[in-house]
Amino acid sequence: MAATTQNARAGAHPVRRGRPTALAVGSAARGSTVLLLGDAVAAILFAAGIAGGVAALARGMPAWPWALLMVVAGSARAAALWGSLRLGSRAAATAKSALRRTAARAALRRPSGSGSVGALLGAVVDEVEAIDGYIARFLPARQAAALAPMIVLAAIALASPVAALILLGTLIPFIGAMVLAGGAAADQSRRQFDALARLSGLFADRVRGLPVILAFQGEARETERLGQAAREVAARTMRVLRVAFLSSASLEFFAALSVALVAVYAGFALLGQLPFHAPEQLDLVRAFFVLALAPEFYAPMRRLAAAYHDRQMAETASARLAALDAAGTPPVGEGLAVVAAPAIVFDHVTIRYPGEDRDAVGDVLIEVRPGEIIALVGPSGSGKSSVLHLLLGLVPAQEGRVTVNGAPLKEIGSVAPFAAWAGQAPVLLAGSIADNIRLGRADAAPAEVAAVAAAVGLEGALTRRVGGLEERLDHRGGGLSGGERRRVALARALLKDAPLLLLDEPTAHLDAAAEAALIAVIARACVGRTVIIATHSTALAAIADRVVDLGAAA
Ligand SMILES: Nc1ncnc2c1ncn2[C@@H]1O[C@H](COP(=O)(O)OP(=O)(O)OP(=O)(O)O)[C@@H](O)[C@H]1O
Repeated sequence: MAATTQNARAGAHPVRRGRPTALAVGSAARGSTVLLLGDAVAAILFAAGIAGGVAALARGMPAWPWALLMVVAGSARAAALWGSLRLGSRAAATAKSALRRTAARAALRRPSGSGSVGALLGAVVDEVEAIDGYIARFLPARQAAALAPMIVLAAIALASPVAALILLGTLIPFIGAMVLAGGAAADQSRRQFDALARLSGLFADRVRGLPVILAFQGEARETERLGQAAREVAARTMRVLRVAFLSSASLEFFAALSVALVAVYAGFALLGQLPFHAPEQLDLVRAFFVLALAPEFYAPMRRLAAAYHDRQMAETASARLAALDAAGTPPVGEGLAVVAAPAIVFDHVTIRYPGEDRDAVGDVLIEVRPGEIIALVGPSGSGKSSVLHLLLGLVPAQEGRVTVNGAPLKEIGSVAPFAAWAGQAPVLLAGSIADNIRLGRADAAPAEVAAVAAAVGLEGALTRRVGGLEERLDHRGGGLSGGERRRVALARALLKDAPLLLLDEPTAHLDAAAEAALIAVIARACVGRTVIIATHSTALAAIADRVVDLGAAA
């Protein structure tokens, strides 16, 4: 509960986390506000142009200087509104890219298995996008709404204090309506956002799992689930629209009422038919000025009301982003420089996945010396992969301590900056085979990529393909067999010139001859590195200096 409140509060300031970003956003929003205030001043000049023109015509004098003033003031208004939107959009783009970086980093560092990919995708794409209107429109509108009406009111008061009092009098119910409407809209908008996030998360997850859905004939069931989620979004959107319609109707009512009251007062005052004694003598020029300016009193507040939905969206989204950030593990340890094979100590380490009620692996006690090759063995589920995931910061240690060259892993976050890793279920990105291998080292020359591909036994697979290394893969690695995907992941790890090598079942599902060839490659790659290999293969375990049986330890 406390966390929720904290997140909600963090949500009220979606861009405060990165200081330089916040400063850039703050100054752009201020610039945008100044332009909106400039619009209010230009509106006063425009009204003065109308009033002056009318007076000139009434006196038979040339009205063109006043017409010119109207044209200049009108153009200034258009420029101010355009500039304000431009500045706001630029500030929003800066804030969004900073937030997207933070969200993506937090998403990558989430404990393994927590949260669906679709939800993460929704966070990085949709939820960050929801900040746009808050910064581009709401922030400048809020600041301008506090000052611009007062500027307009002061100008009206100079021409007609009574008209100014009428406008002030209608302001109280207007603000009441805004508060009521805002409160109702906030709740509906949060529900709509939650439903939208659920739908996009569900959709992305189902697209990823399409082959499984088709293989198990789950199309009808999944289509129904998606349909249900879509219907929920539609229903909640309708509720948001209903509240928005009611609130804008009431706001328009008060704005129109204030202008109408000023018009009635000005009309009766000019005719001398007022049923009460007015403390001023209104003439045609001042009446025109007041009438032309009266709608401008409410314009900044209407702009604010229109942007209020943006604020609700941003608060909901940033509360979700803050929760995502909080779930991420500590920052990756860029600070720890490891250039030679490191020593790693697991000191009575217990790993438990978030939300689980039993340990994935308990009381691990391993001292890995620099340059040593350790084979982690044990039955399926004994925790071999979990130990590697712990080093990569993908899952936290429940108890015990891990150190790398004496530095606590808790502080450095992950060994990723100085480790090469080939996981059990290799993840391939959409792109060529070479692109996927080059993830290990972005500046690797084509010849190096080709050499490492050949070393891991991909040559046969490549010669069968027209495109060779440039053959395109989809995001599932479609076009490669399971064994070939594993080899691409191994090639990627070997290409990275890292002093720590972490391999998870690198020879799984290979026939004996292919396994023997790959073991020879791995043995060569192990020279001069600290290596931890999770494996079920006794042949692979045989190249290790030491075999640690996690099944026996459990
Ligand atoms: N993301 C996760 N969330 C919850 N529990 C998990 C998660 N990943 C693994 N586990 C559990 O942790 C335990 C250890 O799993 P792990 O994958 O580390 O075992 P393993 O020895 O590598 O197995 P295998 O040999 O089958 O690869 C298992 O009981 C598994 O169910």
